[in-house]
Formats: sequence, C-alpha cells, structure tokens
Amino acid sequence: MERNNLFPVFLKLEMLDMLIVGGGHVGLEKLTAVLKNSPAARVTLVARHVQQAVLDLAKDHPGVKIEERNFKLWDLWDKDLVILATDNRQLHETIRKFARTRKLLINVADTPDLCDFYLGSVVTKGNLKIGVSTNGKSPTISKRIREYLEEALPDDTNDLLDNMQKIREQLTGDFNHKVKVLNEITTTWLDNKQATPAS
Ligand SMILES: C[C@@]1(CC(=O)O)c2cc3[nH]c(cc4nc(cc5[nH]c(cc(n2)[C@H]1CCC(=O)O)[C@@](C)(CC(=O)O)[C@@H]5CCC(=O)O)C(CC(=O)O)=C4CCC(=O)O)c(CCC(=O)O)c3CC(=O)O
Ligand SMILES: NC(=O)C1=CN([C@@H]2O[C@H](COP(=O)(O)OP(=O)(O)OC[C@H]3O[C@@H](n4cnc5c(N)ncnc54)[C@H](O)[C@@H]3O)[C@@H](O)[C@H]2O)C=CC1
Repeated sequence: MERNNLFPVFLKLEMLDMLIVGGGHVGLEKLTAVLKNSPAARVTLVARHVQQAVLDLAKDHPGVKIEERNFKLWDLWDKDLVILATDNRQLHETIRKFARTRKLLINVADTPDLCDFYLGSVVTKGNLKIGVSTNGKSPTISKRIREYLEEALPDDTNDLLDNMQKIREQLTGDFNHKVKVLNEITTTWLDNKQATPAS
C-alpha cells in the first residue's frame, strides 16, 4: 500500500520570519490559516495588489507587515519560511530556485511539485492540536476529517490536559513508573470522554 512519508512538525511562528507573496484570494486563505493557528506569527506579506480583506486581517495582528509592491529577491534575505500565492507560475519557479539556494523552506500554494512542505487541516481544542495530511491527495478529505474530529472530541478536552499536567507534576518515582501510571489512568479516556482521568 502507498504511504505518506511527510514528517509533521509544529512550528513556533512567533520565533520565525515568514514571507507570503500574493495578496489575493489564495494569499488571504494562507494568511488566515497561519494567523488562526499562530496569532502572533511574524509575517511579511508582499503583493502588487493587496485585497481589502487581507488589510483588515492584518490590522488585528501586530506581527504582520503588508508591503504593496512587486516581489524583490531581497525579500528572501531575512526569512525562514516562504509561502507563494501569486497567479504567476513562472515567478513561483524563479523564487523557489533562489529560496532553495538559501535553504529556505517553501510552500507554493496549490502546486505540490514546488513545495518543501504542505499546509494541513488543523483541529484545535485548547492546547490539543491535530494536523491532518492526505499527502496532497485530497484537501477536501483533510477538511472533512477536521470537521469530524472537531465534532467528535469533547469540548472539555483542555480540562483533561490541565488535569494530566497536574498529575505529571505530582507523580514521583522513576520514568518507567510514571509512564505506567499515566498510561493506566488514560486507558479508558476516549470510551467515556471524561475530563478527569480515573485515579
Ligand atoms: C498539497 C497542498 C499544498 C498546499 O497548498 O499546502 C494543497 C494543494 C492543492 N489544493 C487544491 C485545492 C483545494 N484546497 C482546499 C483546501 C485546503 N488545502 C489545504 C492544503 C493543501 N492543498 C496541501 C495538501 C493537504 C493535504 O495533504 O490534504 C488545506 C488542508 C490547508 C490550507 O491550505 O490551509 C485546506 C483545507 C483547510 C480546512 O478547511 O481544514 C480546497 C477545499 C476548500 O477550499 O474548501 C480545495 C478545492 C477542492 C479540492 O481540490 O479538493 C488544489 C487544486 C487547485 C486547483 O484546482 O487548481 C491543489 C493542487 C493540487 O492538488 O495539485
Ligand atoms: N482562487 C482560488 O480559489 C484558486 C486559485 N488557484 C490558483 O492560485 C493562484 C492565485 O489565485 P488568487 O489568489 O485567486 O489570484 P489573485 O489574482 O487574486 O492574486 C494574485 C496575487 O499575486 C500578486 N502578484 C502577482 N504578481 C506579483 C509580483 N510579481 N509580486 C508581488 N505580487 C504579485 C497580485 O498582486 C495578487 O495579490 C492562481 O494561479 C490561481 O489559478 C487555484 C485554485 C483555486
């Protein structure tokens, strides 16, 4: 059977510098995805024309800088990650080439063959976050799985995490003992969806 070989990570975007090129529909979608997850992300968005909705979104996020002009190569100099969302495939290929010489990681929205990483659908319940990838096969199925998990996971999931954190802090004994206790008290969690693990 085919498998998904992508390696998932969770990035701290308030400690990294991201460049988004393109401020149309797709640029807005990607900026929205970034800020929904990481409201304090440091993002520079460069676009010849910036949609009003992009400006509105940026207003509420001090980490976002909007520059309404053509992309320039030096936009890449001080960045860690790049998302391209223009309507110009040739430009995407050129930027990608330069970005890779600088070892920057790049996502070209809707062009899997030019991407070093993909965005995923994201389920969030408090501190819990689940990233979904179909390996580019079907973003619509990613979206459906997100909706399914959002519905299925109890709303008090974050209380569970708080309780578990307290228990972790209070547990004494060696590492193996702690792992055993933590495994035991969570065995039935998803069966009865309780926020307080049985002790
Ligand atoms: C490879 C990837 C690269 C990347 O963009 O990072 C990619 C590629 C492409 N997307 C396309 C289309 C659509 N993308 C969406 C939606 C999302 N797309 C996202 C990620 C990804 N999209 C990466 C793989 C993710 C995975 O592995 O599953 C999500 C999960 C995250 C996000 O973007 O924030 C977000 C859902 C967020 C949510 O709601 O949870 C919808 C549905 C909708 O908008 O309702 C459609 C239309 C329906 C359809 O096609 O399914 C096309 C065809 C373009 C064309 O037809 O021209 C390509 C190109 C191709 O497939 O060749
Ligand atoms: N809109 C959609 O739902 C979908 C779009 N696509 C594709 O994604 C691409 C982008 O789509 P949209 O965002 O809708 O297009 P758009 O035309 O709304 O936005 C393109 C953006 O790129 C900017 N841009 C173009 N050249 C630039 C340059 N040299 N420097 C800086 N900025 C530059 C424009 O000013 C604009 O902000 C298109 O190729 C489209 O075919 C694919 C699937 C769905």
